[in-house]
Amino acid sequence: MADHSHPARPAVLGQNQYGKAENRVVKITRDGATHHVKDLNVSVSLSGDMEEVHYSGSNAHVLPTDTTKNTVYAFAKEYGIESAEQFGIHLARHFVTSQEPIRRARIRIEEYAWQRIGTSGEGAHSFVREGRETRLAQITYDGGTWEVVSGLKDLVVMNSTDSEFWGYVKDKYTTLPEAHDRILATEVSGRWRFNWTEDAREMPDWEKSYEQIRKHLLQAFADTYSLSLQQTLYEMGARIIEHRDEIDEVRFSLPNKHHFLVDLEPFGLKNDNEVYLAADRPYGLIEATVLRDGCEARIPVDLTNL
Ligand SMILES: O=c1[nH]c(=O)c2[nH]c(=O)[nH]c2[nH]1
Repeated sequence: MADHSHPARPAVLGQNQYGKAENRVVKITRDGATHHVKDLNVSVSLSGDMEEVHYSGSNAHVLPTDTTKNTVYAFAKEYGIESAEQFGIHLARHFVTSQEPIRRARIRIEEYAWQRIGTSGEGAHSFVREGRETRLAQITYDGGTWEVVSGLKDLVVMNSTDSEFWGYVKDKYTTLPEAHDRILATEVSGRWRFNWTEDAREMPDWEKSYEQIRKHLLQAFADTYSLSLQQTLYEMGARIIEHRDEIDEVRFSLPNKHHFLVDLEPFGLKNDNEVYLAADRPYGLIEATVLRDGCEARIPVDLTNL
């Protein structure tokens, strides 16, 4: 038994807990061409017989927080993620029953919901994150001409396949492995400029235009077999220019929300493109303007200035 006596000091350890917070785990379940996604943010917090590590630094009762992180990813593979609750129960039971000093486990889970883009068949691996994006509009008038730039931000989308990245330049600092089947995810920030400039001309139907542009950019994201996020960006812009006569210019700022395959080999598990670590930073940032041929670029390069 551990020695629970505390040192002869007037300071006694009170409530304490520890663990790994915010383990971002994405589990793809492949049902033929139809993929299912579970996207969780899992925080593990353990408590129990932890006096010694605080009083003397003895780690004899400490299951490393790093191990708790690995357990989250390994369990995603071994047991799958049926529901956040079921996954949390598995984890909590595991920590409390497998480690004698751990008396209590608190697993907090946030789940991000994904909705399919399109229906079955086409779009069976393309998703938009639930929770509506923020719609944006900027109107400028100098007494003569109008400039209307609309857009959106915080529209999170993901393709769980049909994305590759290879054939890029390699120098002595390049370590990125070529990817032939990766997750492509981004949080779309986009602006589009209307060519309506005068009161004399019929105004676009602003509501319909927004819904249609949103639809086209999502559809282009879903339909593009992507060799780079740059290519996907161009396809999204081109599709808007081709389908919406009222728009002359589109600019996108697309963070590449990297998903790294987790190495499960140390646990004797094979990761068959199923379990990913969703990294938040750093992220690639891909930005470009797509113009109607012959038109001039007017949307600022830095979208935070709009
Ligand atoms: O779609 C991508 N474009 C890049 O330019 C890039 N660079 C990188 O490291 N990964 C990716 N992915």
